[in-house]
Amino acid sequence: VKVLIYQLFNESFTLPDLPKQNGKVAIVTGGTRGMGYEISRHLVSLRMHVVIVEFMYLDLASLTSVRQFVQRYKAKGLPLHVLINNAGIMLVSERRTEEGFELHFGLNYLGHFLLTNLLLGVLKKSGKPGKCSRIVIMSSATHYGGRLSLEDLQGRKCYSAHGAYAQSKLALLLFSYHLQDKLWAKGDPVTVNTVDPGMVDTALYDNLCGPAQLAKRPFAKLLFRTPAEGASTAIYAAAASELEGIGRLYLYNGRKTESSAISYDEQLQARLWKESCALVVLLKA
Ligand SMILES: NC(=O)c1ccc[n+]([C@@H]2O[C@H](COP(=O)([O-])OP(=O)(O)OC[C@H]3O[C@@H](n4cnc5c(N)ncnc54)[C@H](O)[C@@H]3O)[C@@H](O)[C@H]2O)c1
Repeated sequence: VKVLIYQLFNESFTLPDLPKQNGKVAIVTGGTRGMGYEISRHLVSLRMHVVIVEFMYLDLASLTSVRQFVQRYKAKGLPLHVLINNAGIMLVSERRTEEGFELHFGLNYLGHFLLTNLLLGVLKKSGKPGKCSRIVIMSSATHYGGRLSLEDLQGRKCYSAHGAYAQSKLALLLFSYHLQDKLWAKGDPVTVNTVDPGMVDTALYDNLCGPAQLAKRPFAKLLFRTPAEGASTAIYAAAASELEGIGRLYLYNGRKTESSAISYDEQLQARLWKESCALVVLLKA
């Protein structure tokens, strides 16, 4: 709550001029509205070729759809220089993905976990030292309140929509740190950074209950960021020259920030990775 209140009264980051990205290709999940749309628009203005999912269909709540999307993407023979894992849902009442995972965990985290792993080969091939490919992951300040319960990742014992969303955003951070360590251990030219966009007035809040929705509207108009403002740190992470070769950061307002203590727990990162591989049946990861 402290972090969210701080963010409400904190000015948003102004994007510096970024270098043109001619010849580069990006995928932005959830690129059709909200911050994903603004990220895509800006990357296109930098002359990047941007694939937004819907023009190439991807349902992150279905691991079959994730696998089909990657197959279709690979069949195009395109390189991939930037992957922005932006799509997400929040505060949804208890529901399951196609494969039966809790929806926040399955869509926000596990779908992106599989997507990223299946695209790693293309990302590695498309980068080189001094010109690394980049993975940018949208987390959130709500991760500070998140708990990761490896024994009950699917929230079967006690479901809370807030808890499920916070857990999924914490899982994304644990994943990003562990992935960067694995890539660096092999000298692969890919960086991974995670972004907190601040509080942004988008359709993400559509699942708030009726009275909270009414109370939020005027408040959000005054204090929340616009989607373009919220998108700025992710755009910066995708294209800034000063972030070349730099990874494992949690960025807020264009600057490195500390994420929660638990997100740096390497044992937990490794256990979540192993469990996630088992859940998506990714034997070679
Ligand atoms: N808005 C905020 O205050 C805020 C704060 C912190 C983090 N975030 C994060 O930023 C990201 C973008 O959210 P936003 O605020 O722009 O919300 P939004 O609701 O406008 O956008 C979410 C996007 O995700 C896509 N999506 C939803 N379900 C999908 C599925 N099954 N498969 C593929 N795509 C799917 C939607 O089509 C949409 O394009 C989310 O990950 C969110 O958790 C938002």
